[in-house]
Amino acid sequence: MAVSKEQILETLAGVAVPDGGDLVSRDMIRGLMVAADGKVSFLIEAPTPELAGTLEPQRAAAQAAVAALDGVSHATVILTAHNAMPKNAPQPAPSAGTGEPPALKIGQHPKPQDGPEKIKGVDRVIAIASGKGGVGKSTVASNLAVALAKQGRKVGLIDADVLGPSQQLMMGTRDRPKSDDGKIMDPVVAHGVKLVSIGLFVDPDQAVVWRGPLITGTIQQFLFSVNWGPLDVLIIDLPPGTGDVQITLAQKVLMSGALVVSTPQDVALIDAHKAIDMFQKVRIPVLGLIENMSMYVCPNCGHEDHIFGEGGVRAESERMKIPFLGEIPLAREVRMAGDTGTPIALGEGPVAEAYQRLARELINGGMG
Ligand SMILES: Nc1ncnc2c1ncn2[C@@H]1O[C@H](COP(=O)(O)OP(=O)(O)OP(=O)(O)O)[C@@H](O)[C@H]1O
Repeated sequence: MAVSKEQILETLAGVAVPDGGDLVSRDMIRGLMVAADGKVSFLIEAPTPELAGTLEPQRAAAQAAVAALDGVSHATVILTAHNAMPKNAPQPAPSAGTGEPPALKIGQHPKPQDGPEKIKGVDRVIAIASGKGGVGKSTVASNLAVALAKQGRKVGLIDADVLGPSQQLMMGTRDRPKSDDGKIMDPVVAHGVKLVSIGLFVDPDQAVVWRGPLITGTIQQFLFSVNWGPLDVLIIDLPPGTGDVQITLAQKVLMSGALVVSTPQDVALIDAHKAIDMFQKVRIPVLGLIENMSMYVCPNCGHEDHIFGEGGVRAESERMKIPFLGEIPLAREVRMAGDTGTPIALGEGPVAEAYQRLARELINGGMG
């Protein structure tokens, strides 16, 4: 018989927190999800990193207790903290540049770092960004990931759009990343790409309403508490705009650079400009601009229509002296492929070829 969320919460109410109350009375359970196959996952959100640092026994107890319930086939419990990065937290000895991963564990609170770190076993980290929402950044990220994988690269993909995850849908998987030791999780693999998204942990019908520090703590776990390696490239699908996630990345991880996606419209370009400006301020190189939804080619008569304007992104890249990496046409198949979890770049045809070209550009530029 399927287990209910109420039964799980009842069980978790039996796990006491050292400084008083229990996991439920202290309102620490987030993102509780029960899948039809009996897999259960949730986060324990401690109010402070200090408390999170002491809660590994409670996390382990919660995971064991839930796993033992009738109807539960597997339980994954992740520990995180609300105030993930306090400014005055004690700093560990710097390890940047040593090539060693930071000591960030799922089962314990990530330790604050001094500077950007390399991710163990990952050669390059590339963010896919946009200034404006809805310009197709996630679509570009998933297609570029599979196009690179098709060309023999070892590719990972992080959906860093924690408040609006879409990669689980676009990559067509509902598998849950698993962790045998409760510390490091294994990404799921979809279309030859290793993937982690919050959309694989939380109920996709429930809005994730999280405060900034919890979001940045989650991103850090996705970066440093996942068995990524060996990878040629880790692609990060950013949320739109210039917020906490972008800044966390700049501070925490050694990035090769960012690709900025824009449509040719003026409004999108103005926002793309802001995104480029932000990356320059945080010293992440902008490796190139990609124009999405460039033109519509009528499938019946072959007529090309530049619905959102023509050549805007190329002109902007020339103006800003940033490489123009290519244009992706506006095509119904792109959306349909994304909606059905089989990125268009997996197949053949003009759009798939546009993505393959983009992947080749990156590889030839030493970035893929
Ligand atoms: N080249 C394209 N042709 C047709 N539809 C596209 C194309 N690129 C993206 N889309 C569609 O546009 C919609 C928005 O795309 P997507 O979610 O990738 O944008 P985004 O910039 O990541 O959005 P968000 O701001 O929500 O993160 C999706 O329905 C997607 O399928």
